[in-house]
Amino acid sequence: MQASHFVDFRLSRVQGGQGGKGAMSFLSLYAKEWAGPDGGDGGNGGHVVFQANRNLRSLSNVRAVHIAQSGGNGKSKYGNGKNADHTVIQVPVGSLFKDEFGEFVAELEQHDDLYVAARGGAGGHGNYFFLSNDNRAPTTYEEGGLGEEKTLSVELRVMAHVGLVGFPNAGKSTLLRAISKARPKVASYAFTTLNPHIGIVEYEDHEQVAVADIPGLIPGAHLNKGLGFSFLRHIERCVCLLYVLDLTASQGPRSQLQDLRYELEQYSSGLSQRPAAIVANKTDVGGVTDLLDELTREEDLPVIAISAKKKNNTQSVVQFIRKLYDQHALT
Ligand SMILES: Nc1nc2c(ncn2[C@@H]2O[C@H](COP(=O)(O)OP(=O)(O)OP(=O)(O)O)[C@@H](O)[C@H]2O)c(=O)[nH]1
Ligand SMILES: [Mg+2]
Repeated sequence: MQASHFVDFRLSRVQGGQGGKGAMSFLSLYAKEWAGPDGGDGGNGGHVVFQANRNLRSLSNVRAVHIAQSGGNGKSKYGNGKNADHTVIQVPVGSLFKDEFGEFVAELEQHDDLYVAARGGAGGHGNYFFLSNDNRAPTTYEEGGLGEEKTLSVELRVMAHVGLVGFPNAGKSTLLRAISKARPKVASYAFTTLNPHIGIVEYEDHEQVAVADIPGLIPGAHLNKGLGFSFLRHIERCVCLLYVLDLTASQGPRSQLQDLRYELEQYSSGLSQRPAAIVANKTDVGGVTDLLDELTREEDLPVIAISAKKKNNTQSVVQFIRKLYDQHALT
């Protein structure tokens, strides 16, 4: 078993097409006589549009730069320029867009959802447009508008069945390493150090369960403190949660649990009510028996006491994950 990456991440500069230029032209009926202005309008530039496609699994269609086509220029004889086709980039369902400041701008939740990332510029008017009673021979025409231009980050959150939730240093990564050590099935996602990891736990009947090791939460995460929202969002996509509590931390495990649930609940109502269990970690360290007893007695969630580091009882976690998986008919 091996952890692979949880998030596929790309940066892309997107630019709408430029609007076509309006024409400056006069209709001449006879060789030396002109009948009036006839310059057509320029066509609109194309938009850069992202479209969710349920058949895709990665962001490989997202290139570093996407520039939509420009609109056609206006022509004489009232000829309007052609509107450019939009540039449509197919991305997997669940793709999430942030602006250059890291602010969330859009998420494509369902097949065929669209996000217009950069609008094309409007076509400029040709001189015919400026014909008026006061001006029978306008020589005014417009350049097309410039398309919008921006840099976006695109990320894909991969759905995990089970999320490991805990404060930093609780031992989540150690646990994932311990339980996903057998034959690994690895999904290939792009690598970035701060991102959560996903490990696939594979069972003897070849069932596979995706477990996400999510970087530590801190109090105030729901106010976007620490890594805040970005990780809470990942947790939101997990069907079941394992609260990994550190029995040796100065903050007691019950208090850790309370804080973790509070953060989840503040972020998204109902999140702390997902099917869950407690993994009480670091039982190899002495003097934790009383804490463990209290946890089991007072909390209503199942408690699995382990040492992730020594791999004591981690097999129970593997079995429990399967139980959750089967009970909640995860697919
Ligand atoms: N004694 C003991 N130490 C452990 C155990 N599990 C993890 N540790 C130690 O705790 C520290 C943190 O472990 P990690 O697995 O990195 O913790 P984490 O929850 O992934 O931390 P973040 O990634 O910061 O959220 C490391 O030094 C581990 O060796 C355990 O069962 N017993
Ligand atoms: Mg970790």
